[in-house]
Amino acid sequence: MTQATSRTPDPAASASARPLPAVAREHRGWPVIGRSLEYARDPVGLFEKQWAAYGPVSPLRILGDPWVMLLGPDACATALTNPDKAFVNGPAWSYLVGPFFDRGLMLLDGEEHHVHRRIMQQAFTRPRLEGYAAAMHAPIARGLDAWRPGPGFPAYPALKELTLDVAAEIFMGGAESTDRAEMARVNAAFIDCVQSAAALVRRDLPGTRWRKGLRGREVVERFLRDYLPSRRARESDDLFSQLCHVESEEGERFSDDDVVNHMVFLMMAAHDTSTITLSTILELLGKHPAWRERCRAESLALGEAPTLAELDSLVSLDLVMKECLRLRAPVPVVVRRTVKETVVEGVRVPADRYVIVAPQFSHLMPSLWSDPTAFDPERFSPERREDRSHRFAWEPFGGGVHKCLGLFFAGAEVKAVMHQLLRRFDWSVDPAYVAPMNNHSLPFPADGQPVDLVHRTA
Ligand code: HEM
Repeated sequence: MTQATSRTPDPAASASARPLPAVAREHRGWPVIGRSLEYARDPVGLFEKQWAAYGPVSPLRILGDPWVMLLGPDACATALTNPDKAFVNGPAWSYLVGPFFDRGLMLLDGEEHHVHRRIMQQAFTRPRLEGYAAAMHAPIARGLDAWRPGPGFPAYPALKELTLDVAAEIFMGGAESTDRAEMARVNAAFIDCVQSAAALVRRDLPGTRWRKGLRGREVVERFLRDYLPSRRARESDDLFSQLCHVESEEGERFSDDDVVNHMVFLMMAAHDTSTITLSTILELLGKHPAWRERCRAESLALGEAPTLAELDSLVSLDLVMKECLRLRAPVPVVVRRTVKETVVEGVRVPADRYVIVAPQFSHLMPSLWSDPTAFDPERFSPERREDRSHRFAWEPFGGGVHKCLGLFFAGAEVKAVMHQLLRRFDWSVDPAYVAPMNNHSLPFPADGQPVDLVHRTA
């Protein structure tokens, strides 16, 4: 069993470290874009090639820049725990997600990040999560009422709409002075922000996705600013109002700009990630009826609107969720930038490099998991705990100071949706089906994830 170490780099280690190898001719990829399309086509295939050719620390070219890829739990641990403060988030994530999620928590660094995280944590305490969980059931039920089951039901877009409705309720507390058409416009603007992060042309030029994203951010920002005074005036249970009112133990609070920036980022951080997790669960439970029945039996034993503690008691669903996050991590890679030279796994990583940290690769390493590509939720059971093979074997929520702040929120939302789905519907997916994944941004099934869905009572 290997363990992540928290190394403090010493000058002797740096002197004895190997230089980062040059990119071999056969790994240069296409002119200008380098290997970005290869990543989009098959990220795991690219990780495997890099690992085979160079090991845990490898060079690659993406969109004209030299990048470094970190693979395996030890290399990922070094970047995420960041013992010598060589890695920063802001410049790396803003390169990828552009100005659309400017000053979101994940894009802040150092002391500023620390202060903002300390304040935001207050919006994710256990009592607050209990409130959010209680408020989820009604919008989930309303959303599922509108589902029209049938063969080949496109689960992904339906789940996406459902999680947007849940977010409108939990994040916004509803949007009392916005009609449905206006809300649809805001949702579309928000989706433009998310999609433009993957644009190849990254300039504000007419007709580009980038420009659409910039306009989208303006629409979302205006929408939030319109509601800000009412959320400041009265404390309510939604996340928006909470961000207006939370205070760290040291008495720090968010300014109006902070609240807007954090809201835009949180909507992005929460939305696609939960939707992807749900659609993977639907696919894999659809292929594995015994697990579907096991999860359903636990949900039928509870009422329609379980508390957070009751959602926690859905142990089979918890195992399934963990296994789905392992097999298809909604955030397969995170990015960093080096601000000084550092050493990772005995290799010198130069300053001013973009770095890809790839938890998804660790999730599939045969040295950490038995039969890693098989769907086997029991591997997370107390008797087996394969995720303990290494502290960073399973890291769908990242690690270190930027570890996902919404992981318990995400768990509650995913379980609350699955709970109602299992009680109302049955579904199946052909075991031979392979989801055609689109990896240009976060991974999602390009065919809409068809499942054969029926009402359970039918
Ligand atoms: C299954 C769902 C989710 C997954 C897989 C996920 C994954 C991640 C990952 C990998 C990071 C670390 C990024 C980095 O190290 O650069 C992160 C950060 C973050 N996530 Fe999540 N996330 C999920 C859901 C959510 C939800 C529902 C929320 C909020 C309600 C949320 C809020 C955040 C925030 C605020 C950060 C930034 C933390 C910081 O920089 O201090 N996430 N998430």
